Amino acid sequence: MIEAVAITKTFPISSGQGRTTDKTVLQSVSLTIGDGAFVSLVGPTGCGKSTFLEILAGLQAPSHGEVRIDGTRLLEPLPNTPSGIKAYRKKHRFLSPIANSLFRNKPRHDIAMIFQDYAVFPWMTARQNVQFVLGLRGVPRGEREKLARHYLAMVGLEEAANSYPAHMSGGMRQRLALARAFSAEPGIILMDEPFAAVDALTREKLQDDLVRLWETSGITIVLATHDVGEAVCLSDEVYVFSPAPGAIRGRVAIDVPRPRRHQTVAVQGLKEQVLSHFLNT
Ligand SMILES: Nc1ncnc2c1ncn2[C@@H]1O[C@H](COP(=O)(O)OP(=O)(O)OP(=O)(O)O)[C@@H](O)[C@H]1O
Repeated sequence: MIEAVAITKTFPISSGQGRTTDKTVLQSVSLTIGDGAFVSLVGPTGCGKSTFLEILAGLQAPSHGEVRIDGTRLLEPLPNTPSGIKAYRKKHRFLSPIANSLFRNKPRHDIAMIFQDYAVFPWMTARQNVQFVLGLRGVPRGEREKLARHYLAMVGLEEAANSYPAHMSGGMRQRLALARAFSAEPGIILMDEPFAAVDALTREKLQDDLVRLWETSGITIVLATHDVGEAVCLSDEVYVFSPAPGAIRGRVAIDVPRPRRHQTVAVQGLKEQVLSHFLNT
């Protein structure tokens, strides 16, 4: 289970003449996501969706609040006063909060992330990309090739196993990113606008593939998207963020059976419900 409790995030920004002020990007965001759920976060550009996903992944510390994964606290907020920093150093016995946060931010193999810009290694073939992740997972060398073939087949890339990402279409590259994420067998996959860079037809096909993979995997998925239709067609529930600083403005449960089609009356009605949270400001 993922629990985000009153997450607030501020960034220091320059206000000229060497001074900085705090910019609040997320304001007291709380939500709970059950195991195996598919949850979407929708909100206007700049409302802090990516920042929130990075905090869920433990890649950034919140300024206030905390994230718990299965009851374990992920990263505690970094202090921002000299006395707080001193106490923090003493507690963690590291040189600086930054060094400490870097140490504690080492990648968790139970959380995978997928980004809009296809986070795959360009110098490796599709098969090598998946095999690399299997290696991190500790799969013995002799089993990696067969297993890589299995994950590539799951996303329809068996024919492209020996191709490099540069020779693939955007949709194929994002399929490869999916294969990599699922091959890590994580408990949670966090997706940041994963289909924003592909055309509409490819996007619908990728959405169908993603639902199919998720239904058979039991993995929890958290998807950040601008696309309300995508959120409604894929998710069990949709959280609507306000414009910056991002706060949760509403939650819509989606109880329509899958597969869902964008044009159906039920999906249109739910899209209206999600949109009404934006408009009731
Ligand atoms: N390291 C940083 N320092 C200062 N400001 C930052 C930093 N990271 C993000 N921001 C600011 O936080 C705000 C939220 O950014 P974020 O990328 O989380 O929003 P988003 O909802 O994902 O936007 P989009 O949908 O356009 O990707 C933006 O105004 C961004 O400029």
